[in-house]
Amino acid sequence: MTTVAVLGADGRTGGAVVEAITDRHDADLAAAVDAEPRPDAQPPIEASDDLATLLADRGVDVLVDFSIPEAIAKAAPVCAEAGVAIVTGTTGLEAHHRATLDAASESVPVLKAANFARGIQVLLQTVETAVRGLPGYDIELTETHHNGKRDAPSGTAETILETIDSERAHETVYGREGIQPREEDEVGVHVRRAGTIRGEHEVMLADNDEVVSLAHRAEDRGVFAAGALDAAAWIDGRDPGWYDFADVVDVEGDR
Ligand SMILES: NC(=O)C1=CN([C@@H]2O[C@H](COP(=O)(O)OP(=O)(O)OC[C@H]3O[C@@H](n4cnc5c(N)ncnc54)[C@H](OP(=O)(O)O)[C@@H]3O)[C@@H](O)[C@H]2O)C=CC1
Ligand SMILES: O=C(O)C1=N[C@H](C(=O)O)C[C@H](O)C1
Repeated sequence: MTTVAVLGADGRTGGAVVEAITDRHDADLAAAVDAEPRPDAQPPIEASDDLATLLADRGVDVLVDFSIPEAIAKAAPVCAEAGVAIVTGTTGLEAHHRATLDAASESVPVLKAANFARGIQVLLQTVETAVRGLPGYDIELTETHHNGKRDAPSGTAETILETIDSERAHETVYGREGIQPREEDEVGVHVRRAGTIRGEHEVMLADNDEVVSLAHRAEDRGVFAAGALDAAAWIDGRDPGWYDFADVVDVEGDR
């Protein structure tokens, strides 16, 4: 049994993790932590200002984080000191935020993923195959999220761009405006924010009078919660270092 603390527990995704833990046989909730806890929250949510004490007192094995970059950057050294593994889904990190996770990974296992939906692992693999198999096809990437999302483009879009880059060097162009004809080596990135959409990503490859469209749509935040808790159970007891959600999900179907 993996003992989990959730950072950002009063948020959209952290809340889904707290909800999902109840049904798990491999994880239990030691602490639900957020910046400004609501007094009436059930289960109770505790303030994140003394995370060190919470982690130590509750015997936490893994911190599962869906908060903001500043919060996980602050929590990372606390986890390292306490010997608590980190599973983080927070996106929009800048280099100085990542550096704190890098430092923590010297002492504890750290798993960071921009998207804990299992289907995204298959999408990434499929995109890699498509870009390799269709040289010269124009590539455009569109992501759509709810109107409360802070960062753009999404972390998943950035991961998809890295996957494209591994097969084909390109120039990323964020939206287009005015007279801006498409260059041959461009990948266009388009961001939409509306309503309550959980998360959609589409990669389009077009040339040769044909269009290939590869898409993923999350329909419920439960998919992110389930993936993050799978990662928490998987990382518990591992050696210090960096891990990826691809290490947890076997897209070849061996599990
Ligand atoms: N990897 C994945 O699969 C997924 C990643 N995400 C990412 O997770 C992050 C959170 O998204 P979402 O749930 O929509 O965002 P929300 O804004 O709904 O939740 C974030 C929560 O973190 C809280 N928070 C802010 N500062 C701190 C702090 N110092 N300590 C503890 N908690 C804090 C916020 O509190 P307050 O509101 O009071 O500021 C809020 O409750 C984003 O970066 C998003 O991109 C989201 C879904 C899936
Ligand atoms: O903020 C969200 O909601 C999501 N964020 C992640 C991202 O930035 O890619 C993953 C998912 O799409 C939902």
